[in-house]
Amino acid sequence: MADSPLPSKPNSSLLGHSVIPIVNKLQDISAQLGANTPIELPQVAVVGSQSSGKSSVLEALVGRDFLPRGNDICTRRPLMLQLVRSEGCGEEEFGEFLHLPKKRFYDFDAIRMEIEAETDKEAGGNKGVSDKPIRLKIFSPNVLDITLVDLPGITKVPVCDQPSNIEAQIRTMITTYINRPSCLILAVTPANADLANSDALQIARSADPDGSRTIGVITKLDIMDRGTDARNFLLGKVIPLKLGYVGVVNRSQEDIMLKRTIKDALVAEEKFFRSRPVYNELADRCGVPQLAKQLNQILVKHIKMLLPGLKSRIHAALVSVAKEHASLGEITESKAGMGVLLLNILSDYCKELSSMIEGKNQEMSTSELSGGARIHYIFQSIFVKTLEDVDPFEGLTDDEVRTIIQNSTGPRSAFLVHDVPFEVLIRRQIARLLDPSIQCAKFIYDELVKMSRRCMANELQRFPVLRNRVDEVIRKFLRENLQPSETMIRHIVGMEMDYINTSHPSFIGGSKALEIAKQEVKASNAAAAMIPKNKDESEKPQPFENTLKSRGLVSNQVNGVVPDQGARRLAEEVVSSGNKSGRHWKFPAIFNGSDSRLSIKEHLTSKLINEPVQHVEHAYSMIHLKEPPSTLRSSEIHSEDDTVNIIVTRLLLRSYYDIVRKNIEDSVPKAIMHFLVNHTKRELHNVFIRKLYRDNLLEEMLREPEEVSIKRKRTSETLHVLQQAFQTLDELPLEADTVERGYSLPTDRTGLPKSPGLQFHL
Ligand SMILES: Nc1nc2c(ncn2[C@@H]2O[C@H](COP(=O)(O)OP(=O)(O)OP(=O)(O)O)[C@@H](O)[C@H]2O)c(=O)[nH]1
Repeated sequence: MADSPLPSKPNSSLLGHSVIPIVNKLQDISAQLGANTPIELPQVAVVGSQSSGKSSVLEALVGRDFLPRGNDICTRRPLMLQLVRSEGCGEEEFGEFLHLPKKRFYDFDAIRMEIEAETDKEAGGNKGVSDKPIRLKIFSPNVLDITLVDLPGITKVPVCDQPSNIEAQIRTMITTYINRPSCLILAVTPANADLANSDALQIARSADPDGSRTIGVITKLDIMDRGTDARNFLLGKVIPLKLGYVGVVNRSQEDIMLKRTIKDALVAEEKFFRSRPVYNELADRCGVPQLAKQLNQILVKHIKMLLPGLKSRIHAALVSVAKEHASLGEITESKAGMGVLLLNILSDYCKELSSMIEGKNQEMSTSELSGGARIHYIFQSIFVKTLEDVDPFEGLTDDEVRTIIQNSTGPRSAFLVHDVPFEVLIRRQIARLLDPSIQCAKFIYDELVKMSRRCMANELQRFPVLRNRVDEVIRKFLRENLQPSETMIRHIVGMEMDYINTSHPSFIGGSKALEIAKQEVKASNAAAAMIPKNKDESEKPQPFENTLKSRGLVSNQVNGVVPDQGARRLAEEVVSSGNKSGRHWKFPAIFNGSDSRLSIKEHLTSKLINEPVQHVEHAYSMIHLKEPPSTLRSSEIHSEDDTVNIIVTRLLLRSYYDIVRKNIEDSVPKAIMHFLVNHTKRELHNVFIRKLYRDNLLEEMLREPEEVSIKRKRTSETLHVLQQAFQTLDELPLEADTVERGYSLPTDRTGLPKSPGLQFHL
């Protein structure tokens, strides 16, 4: 064993003996994940300008020479140094690198050489820097458990191969460590430089503005200008820090060259403080042993503060990685295994689609409607609502109704309502219901396609070939199912058009319609008769409207029967439209004669009989009839019967249309559910098996893309590491407080550590 300067008697209740090893273990665990580790562990980062003495402080804490040191840049990669106190004073001291597992370095010069070689490997041989850390553990009975990160020193001027932005590069590297709230900052400032402008304190302050996790270390107290001292600094009077300052004296370059041991250097340091009365009262802030003690205490407190949060972060990471890992599934090599896997995937897919449709899906959205709820919305709020809002008489004028009535009566007068015009017109209106019904089926088909895509999100992602095949099969199957549902819809509408069931119990019926129509016309006639003759025609109130108001027809019964609102509205429309146009039909005409066409005939006959023949010669000339026009419109003079007929036809249409509309609103969703939705749900699994479950296709279907296997490997590693970390945290004793009990550095009457050696034990 080499020249250990720290004779020690380990004690069972060592400072930080419980928590620091746990953090060290976690550090090893998380190191396996590299830079992407979700575990942010408490650590101490050593920062300062180049050659400020950072490595010397670390070596003094370890008590061994093992770091590259010199007057130019030495630390060029972060060095994560775990000091592990080994039990028993006879224990050998050795180092272990994480990149060389199981290789023990008993020769500390070899450790230095390995650090140099590793640095050159990543950062090049010519003063370059790299942020990839080197991880080193030192096992010794003479150290306290501390984990430190030695960082490259802040430099201003690039040398050798260093890039022009070297200062920025190093500052960024330092900042990434010290910005983490879990990081304690050991800010090293040489006492022989301008303390107030210390780079270390400046950069530490930028990351820790209130100084709650920064410990100040003042090195090179031995080479300060004569007549000056660092007392005010150590007391925190210049730049206050909550965790305070410690002053140290390390070996000079000359000491190193003269191969002066650290043990000697520590003795010299102790002498130095003894010989300077100015530092006498500051025993707890002077010397490497004090630094070790304070660092350890602060670190223990810091770790205890951070551990609960760390545990819950690790737990959260564990849950999410486990979920990701599970979503990637297992790998199967055997044919039988593949077959089972494929069957499972297909049946899971079918189950998921079914539960989406039925609204039993586990991942139900709280922000929007999904799955079956969207289907219901399409049926009720789009399809049914649209049909209800549609005006069945849209585009059907009274003239058209009249024309159809006249056409259907042939050469006779239409004095009785005929059922042909009603049937012709109702068929036309029923036909209009086909398009929205077919469209409704298409909407539901689109919804099913969307749902099928959402089911793809899970395990199928692993197997692109299978995913595409599943997509193809389900789309084809849905298309196949859309067809019979469309055919059924055509049948439903066709059936409604084919047989007009005028015996339907809800149908108003001809006689009742006629009764209502006659009453309405009568009522409007009575109203028109009450209008004063001298009043200007344009100012007259609408007679039918007046009648309705005066008789309260809107809610009154007609002959003891309550006509439905639609029928009443309709009758009103027909009568008032006749009034409004003035062209079709005038109340005086109805009131003066029962049939306007008859009145004209009478008028013509009387004219022929009563008028004397004045020009006899013309009496013999040939009487010419006006040629009938190629297109004949219905007569412009309308009788009261015409009006009644129109009202009756419209009442019948409205009543029957409402029956059909309700049938369609009921049957179309049933047809879509039966032929498209439920059939897909019932048969999809069989279709999948028929189309996709083939022995010779198994391998091709279950071929994973490379990135999935890489991802599985990575998540499996992360999962393992997180599980280890979680278990490690579970080992944390409940009474972590006990770890702080009992540590005291033996001191003499002056309060300084006893010479010759430093006691790192109780
Ligand atoms: N006299 C004296 N010299 C010291 C003291 N501390 C360090 N030195 C010397 O200062 C030089 C730089 O020390 P290092 O420990 O390498 O400094 P560093 O901050 O680690 O340097 P880099 O890693 O290159 O940034 C060495 O020659 C040390 O011997 C001290 O307290 N007193």
